Amino acid sequence: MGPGSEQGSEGRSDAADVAIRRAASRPFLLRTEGIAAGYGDEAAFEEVSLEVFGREVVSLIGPNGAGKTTLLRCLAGILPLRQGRVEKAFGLRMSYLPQRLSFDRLLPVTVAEFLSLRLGRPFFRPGWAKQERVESLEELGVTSLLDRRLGELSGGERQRVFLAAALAKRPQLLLLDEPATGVDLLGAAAFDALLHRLRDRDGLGILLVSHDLHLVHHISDWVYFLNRRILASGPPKEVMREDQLAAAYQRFPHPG
Ligand SMILES: Nc1ncnc2c1ncn2[C@@H]1O[C@H](COP(=O)(O)OP(=O)(O)OP(=O)(O)O)[C@@H](O)[C@H]1O
Repeated sequence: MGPGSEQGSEGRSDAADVAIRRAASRPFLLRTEGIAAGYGDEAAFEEVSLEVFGREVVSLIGPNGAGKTTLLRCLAGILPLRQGRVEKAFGLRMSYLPQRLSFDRLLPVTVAEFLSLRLGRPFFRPGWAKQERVESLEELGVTSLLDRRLGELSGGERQRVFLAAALAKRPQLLLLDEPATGVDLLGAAAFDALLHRLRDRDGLGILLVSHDLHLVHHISDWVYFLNRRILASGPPKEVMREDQLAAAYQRFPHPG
């Protein structure tokens, strides 16, 4: 399964044309070449080559255990690679929001203190945030939480604070792992609006891991289908045709 294979007028495939247009119209952020990683003797993924540019949402889809989270953790520098290389734009600012952040509920810090710590800056107030163009604080509903203890927040509130902290670093590339899992982060419509704003207005590149195929189809500029290897890539309308997806999920059950 892959993007269209028809030949364009100059002998190049349509898929190649699409890929060239994608690269030509956006700033380069990150590229992997044949990377592999895993745990113990097991490879979680291998031979993964992908690219992310600015001003695009790139989604990583695939069945449970396909290696999606592991891949993001490698890109975030948390897990070492076993093979291949990652090339990044010079000075790339990158933020990573994991699926679950382990966190000590007893840690006696307020949200404002937590954000200050994460930012490495002395303090954090709405006025300061505005100055720094971190409007997302308002949008994420975090402004009203600044004086609350992090440990007493609900799961959804805390995820919003973590997302605010990730955005406050003003990343050019945002790695988001299943941002809607378990908690209703913002409500689907608000989350959708946030992703659009981050991409279209702020020019971020977003690498999104999600099982929400509806969201992925609608928001993504480019999709990689991963099951230990990249099995398909292209614009969502090419990669996510229902028949192809069904076949891919069946044809490539998780080998473990
Ligand atoms: N900390 C770990 N130690 C050992 N094996 C792990 C660890 N984390 C993940 N794995 C294994 O690595 C493989 C890939 O897992 P990963 O979490 O990357 O998949 P995923 O595509 O994100 O899955 P899901 O969609 O279920 O979240 C799986 O076989 C998983 O069991």
